[in-house]
Amino acid sequence: MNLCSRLGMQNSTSSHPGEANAPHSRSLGASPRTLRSHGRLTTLNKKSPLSAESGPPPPHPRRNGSKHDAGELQQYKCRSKQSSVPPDTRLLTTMTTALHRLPAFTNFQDAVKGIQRVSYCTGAIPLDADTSTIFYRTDGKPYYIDFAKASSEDLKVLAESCQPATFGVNKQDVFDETYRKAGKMDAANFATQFHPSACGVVDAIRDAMLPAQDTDRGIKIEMYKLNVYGPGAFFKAHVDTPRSDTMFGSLVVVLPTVHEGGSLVFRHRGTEWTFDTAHAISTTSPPGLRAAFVAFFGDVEHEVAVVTSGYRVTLTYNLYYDDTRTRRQDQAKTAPPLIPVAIPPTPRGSDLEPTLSALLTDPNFLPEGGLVGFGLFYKYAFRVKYIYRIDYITKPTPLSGIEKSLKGSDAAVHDVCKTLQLKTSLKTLYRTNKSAAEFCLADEVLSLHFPAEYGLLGSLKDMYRDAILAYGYGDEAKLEGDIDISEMQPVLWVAEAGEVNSFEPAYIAYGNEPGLDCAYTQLCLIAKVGPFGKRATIK
Ligand SMILES: O=C(O)CCC(=O)C(=O)O
Ligand SMILES: [Fe+2]
Repeated sequence: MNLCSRLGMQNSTSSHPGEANAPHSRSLGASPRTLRSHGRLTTLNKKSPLSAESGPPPPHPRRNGSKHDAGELQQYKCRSKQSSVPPDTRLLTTMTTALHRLPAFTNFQDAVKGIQRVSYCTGAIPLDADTSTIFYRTDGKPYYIDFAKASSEDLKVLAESCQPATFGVNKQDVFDETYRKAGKMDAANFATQFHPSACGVVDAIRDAMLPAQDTDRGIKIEMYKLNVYGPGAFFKAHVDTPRSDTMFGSLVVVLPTVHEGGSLVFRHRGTEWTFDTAHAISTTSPPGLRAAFVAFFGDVEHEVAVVTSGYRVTLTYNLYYDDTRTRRQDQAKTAPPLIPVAIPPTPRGSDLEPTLSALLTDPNFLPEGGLVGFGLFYKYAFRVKYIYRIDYITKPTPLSGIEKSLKGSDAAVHDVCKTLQLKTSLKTLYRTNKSAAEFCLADEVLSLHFPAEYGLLGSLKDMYRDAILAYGYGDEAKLEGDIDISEMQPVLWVAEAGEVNSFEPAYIAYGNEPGLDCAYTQLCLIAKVGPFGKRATIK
C-alpha cells in the first residue's frame, strides 16, 4: 500500500510551493480516530470521511516492494485535507502523563541517568632505556630521540621533521592552522620499542571501557601518528574519524617532555573533563620517567588546548574490537604496574536491574505491553552504504552487528534488558523536522541527501518494510503529520533520543585525516515489553 492510499488521500505530485507547503491537518481527527489505552488501540470512528472523499488511490509505483532510490521519494509528497473533526487528545494525554509519573518508571529513569559513564581510561607507564627512545627518518636520514635525556634542540629537530598536521572535514583532507596547528609524522616514518599492549595499557583499556562480559574480548591497537605540539600549537574540538565499523576509540600516549598548556579537554553530553598532560608526565611522585596515556571513545569530542611553552609530543593509536583474538593472546606478560593518573571522577552508581525488574512487575506499567526507548549516550561507527554510479555498492554495517559493541552505559542498559528477557533492537531515528512529534525508526542508516518533505515518514515505511512509524508517549496531541495514529506505535522514552539523524547527509566526520567508508551515527535502543504477567519478549 502506498503512503497516499494508506492515508486515503489524493496523491499530490504538485511542485507548486504553496500547495506543497500548505498547513496540514493531523489524520488523528481525519481518518479512523483512535484512542490508545495503555498501549491498545480502540477505534472510535471506523469511517474516515477523508478516505470516502478521496476515492481510490493511484497505483503505487513500487507495489512489488523493491527498494527506492532516495530521489524517488519526492514523488510521494502528499497533502491532507483539512479535517472538520477536532482531535480528542485530552484523555490520551492524561493517561500517558500518568505513565510518565509512575514511581516505578521514574525510579528506573533515575537509575539509567545515574549509570557510571566511563568514557575514558588513563594512567602512566614507567619507561626504561628501551621504551624511552623513538627512531625516525626525515629526508632519507635516520635519527633517534631518547626522551630520558632529550634536549630542546633534539625536540626542535623532531618538530622540524614533522609535516603540518591536517584533519578531515566531509571526506576532505583539510589544512587549516586556525583549527589545527601541530606537526605530525606518519607511522611509516618512525619506530619504537614502546608497545601499549606489552605494558598493560590495552588490558587497562579493556577493563575500564568494555562491558564486564567482554573481559576476554580481543582488542587490536594500531599505531597512527606521532604529533608534536610546539609553542602556540593546538587542535580545536573534534571527534576522531572512525576508520572502520569495529573502531571504538583512540589512545593518546604523552611522552615525557616539559611543556605548559596542551591539556586534552573532553566534552560529552554536558560533561567536561580535562587530562592535564603536563602534570600527568611529571616525574615527582612516584619518581621516575613515565609516559602518560588517555584512551577514550572516539565519538567523544575533544580538543588540545594551546601549548604555551615547550614541546608536547604524543603517539596516537586507533583502537578496534578484534574478535579473531582474545585477551589471553594480547595480555601483557610482565608489565610493570601502571601508575594511576587522576581525572575528576564521573557520577557512579546505578540500580538498573532492581528498578527495571520492579517496573516490569508493576501492573500499571504498559499493561498491554509496548515499546520502551533509550536514546543512546554514544555514537557508533558504521560502514557507509557507498554507491558509485549504480553498479558499485558496499554493504552497510547492519545495526544488529553494533549491539555487541555498545559502549559503557549504553552496554549496561542493553544488558539489563537482555537479563530481564526483553527483546531489543538498535534503530536510527528520523524526524521530518526537529520539533515533529512523529518519527520513523529504521534498521539501517539511510542515505537521504534531500530536504525533508511532508509525508516522508510514510514513504520511509514503504521503502523499509521493517521501519516503525512512531511517536513518543504523551505526544499524541502534538502529532502533525499525515499518518493515521492507528498505523503508529507509541514509544515510551526512558532516555530521550536527543540528537537524531536528520535528512542531511549523515557522513560528516572530522578528526584526524578523513576516512572514506565510515561515519558515526546516533542510535536508539528499543526494547519490546510484553503485557503484564508476560513481560518477557525473548522467546
Ligand atoms: O595529541 C593529542 O593529544 C591528540 C590529538 C588528537 O586529538 C588527534 O590527533 O586526533
Ligand atoms: Fe583527536
